[in-house]
Amino acid sequence: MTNENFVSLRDLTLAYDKTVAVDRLDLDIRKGELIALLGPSGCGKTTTMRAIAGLLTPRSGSVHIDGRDVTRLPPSRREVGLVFQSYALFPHLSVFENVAFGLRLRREPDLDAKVMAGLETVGLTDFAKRQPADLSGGQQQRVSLARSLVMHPKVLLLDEPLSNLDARLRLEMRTELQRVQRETGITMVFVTHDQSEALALADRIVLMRNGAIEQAGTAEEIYNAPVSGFAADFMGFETILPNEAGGGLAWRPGAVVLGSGPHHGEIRGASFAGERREYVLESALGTIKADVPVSLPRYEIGQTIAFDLPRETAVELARLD
Ligand SMILES: Nc1ncnc2c1ncn2[C@@H]1O[C@H](COP(=O)(O)OP(=O)(O)OP(=O)(O)O)[C@@H](O)[C@H]1O
Repeated sequence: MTNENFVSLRDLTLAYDKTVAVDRLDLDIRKGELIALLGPSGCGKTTTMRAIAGLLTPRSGSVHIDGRDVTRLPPSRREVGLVFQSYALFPHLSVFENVAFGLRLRREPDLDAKVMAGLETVGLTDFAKRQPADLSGGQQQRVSLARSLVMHPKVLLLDEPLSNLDARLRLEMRTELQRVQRETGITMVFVTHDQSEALALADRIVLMRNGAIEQAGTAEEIYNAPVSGFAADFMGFETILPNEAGGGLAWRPGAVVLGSGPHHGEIRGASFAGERREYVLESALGTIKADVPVSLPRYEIGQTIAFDLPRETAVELARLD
């Protein structure tokens, strides 16, 4: 084991009865890395995470954590922490007691100091005596994070940890998670179906599709150079067309030129989005989505206009599908 494969999934096949949810997956996670498992509903993100946690025994393949084969070990012996979207706090226990719970079971010394250090990491020292019901969703999520962190897990697994929070809190918790990760240096794997969340948070994104890895790379790599139509679509390229080489070309809405060019399309949708106006066009090439600065001339629904899909603003895709 090196720091490069602190967590190592090898040839992992995970199934529920007859449904193969994850098919021969290989993934190495570095020590201290923040990884996002990203993908549409049903692609196998949660299943992969459950296998790391030990909540699901693989049909074949192995899971190693910190050099140890944990494939057959129960969750309690893997030294992993879990944070779910439902905070799963004990409602009748104070914040302090919720965080202390696992430490008490382990009969750890210096309980008070450890719990308070955990609460300090998530900025909740003043809330130790409160009941979970008297906290906001974001604060409850922090308690849940502190409860896991005080156990010093080797890996912290987070399943859609921000999806129950409103938009403002979600942004706040993103920053919070990044800070905690930087300060503690803990290896984190979080599951999300939200590409903007993955882009904002993760050191590396693992984009999954139908139980396999479609593409893995840094946010910039996947955002700027998706390998397939699927990856491009997930990263916000709205117009994807075949190229001559059997692959594809993809344009973001802002890369489409409206008002001039060799193609024509009818405006079917127009909406104001602050700095930009978004249009949907029907054309011989298919549906085109474009957005342009509001300072440019405005088009009306039903109008037919010229447009261009410049080759130089397109991203080349190795595969169209
Ligand atoms: N308990 C289960 N029993 C049977 N099939 C399941 C079970 N849990 C998941 N599956 C199936 O396994 C596949 C992967 O599911 P998984 O929950 O890992 O996807 P996901 O990417 O996490 O999706 P979501 O974002 O909706 O949670 C899906 O086809 C799903 O229907």
